Amino acid sequence: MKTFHIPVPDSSILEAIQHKIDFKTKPLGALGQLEKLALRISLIQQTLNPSLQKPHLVVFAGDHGAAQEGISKYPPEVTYQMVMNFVQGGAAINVFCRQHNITLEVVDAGVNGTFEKSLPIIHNKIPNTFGTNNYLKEPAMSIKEGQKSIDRGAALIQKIFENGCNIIGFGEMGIGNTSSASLIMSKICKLPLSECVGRGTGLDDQALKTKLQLLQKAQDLHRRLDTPLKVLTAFGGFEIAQMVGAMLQAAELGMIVLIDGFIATSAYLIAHQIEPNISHYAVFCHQSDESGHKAMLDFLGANALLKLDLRLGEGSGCALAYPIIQSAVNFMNEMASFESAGVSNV
Ligand SMILES: O=C(O)c1ccc[n+]([C@@H]2O[C@H](COP(=O)([O-])O)[C@@H](O)[C@H]2O)c1
Ligand SMILES: Cc1cc2nc[nH]c2cc1C
Repeated sequence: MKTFHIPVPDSSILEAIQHKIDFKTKPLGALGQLEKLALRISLIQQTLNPSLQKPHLVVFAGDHGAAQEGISKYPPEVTYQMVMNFVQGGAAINVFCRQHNITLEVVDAGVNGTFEKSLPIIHNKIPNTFGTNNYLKEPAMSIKEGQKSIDRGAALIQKIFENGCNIIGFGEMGIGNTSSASLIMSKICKLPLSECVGRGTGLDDQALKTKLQLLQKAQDLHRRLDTPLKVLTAFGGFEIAQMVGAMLQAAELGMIVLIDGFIATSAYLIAHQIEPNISHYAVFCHQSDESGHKAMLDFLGANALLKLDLRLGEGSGCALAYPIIQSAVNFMNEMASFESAGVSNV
């Protein structure tokens, strides 16, 4: 597996950035979170004139062996079917990406099915991985598969970067993957599973209890997980593993890294354990309605830009937050200063 080296942005430009923000024609601090965003993006890009280039959203899809156990309201075939829906342009994320001119890429990271080579999909699965193993019986994947998945996720970001993209969102599709995310969360955040497990696609009270019991069994089975890679490989999935590599690579390249909901944040938890400097590049876009997401964000000391009660995934939160991020960059570039507009400052 490649080693990631993520630089801490040079803070010597900070004062100049803050000065530019403070002398825009507005009461000091009045653009609130937009100011913080503008500052972070300017710092990442080491410029007083930040820009967003060729925004991309990458949806990683993968299946889960444990999905046969009844941990989701929907059957596992939906993962494959939704990938076909993405390809045909009919999913929520297609709509939002079209609305904001974001290029959407769909990645087969380990779906239980074979896609025609000619389809506009990034065929990125490791050979013969049609979903993870059932972690109620064995690790979801081998350590080698985890490492390869991270590398594959990283490699595809390198290509997108070379095409001129400097802001990239991450989303996923995988029936059963809120369970993997909860198991990862419980381990990394050191919280009891009951605080990490939620309704996912919409389980009722009884099914939620069963999900918690099953995940407790999985946690009991995989007790000795002393590295982030072991946590990732014990619980999966392949889409989460590829997101880990993709997020790390994007940060290493100095891109703005947009994080979606509960599952994407669980990938970020692993990435952050591997290389904490990723935090300088991450923007948390939406606080999911999935019950554990707030605690996950709290653990990271993060605040999401939006809270719209979505629990969809697909990178939907990133696409919806994008115009707000654009506004932060635009005010930095286009707004008059007190001096240029002849407005009295205090
Ligand atoms: O991103 C989220 O916060 C989120 C919260 C709940 C569900 N999802 C989506 O729903 C699927 C997982 O739900 P489940 O119940 O099958 O574990 C998967 O395809 C996710 O993209 C996503
Ligand atoms: C229909 C459907 C669409 C989704 N998109 C992301 N997760 C999903 C889960 C289901 C069930």
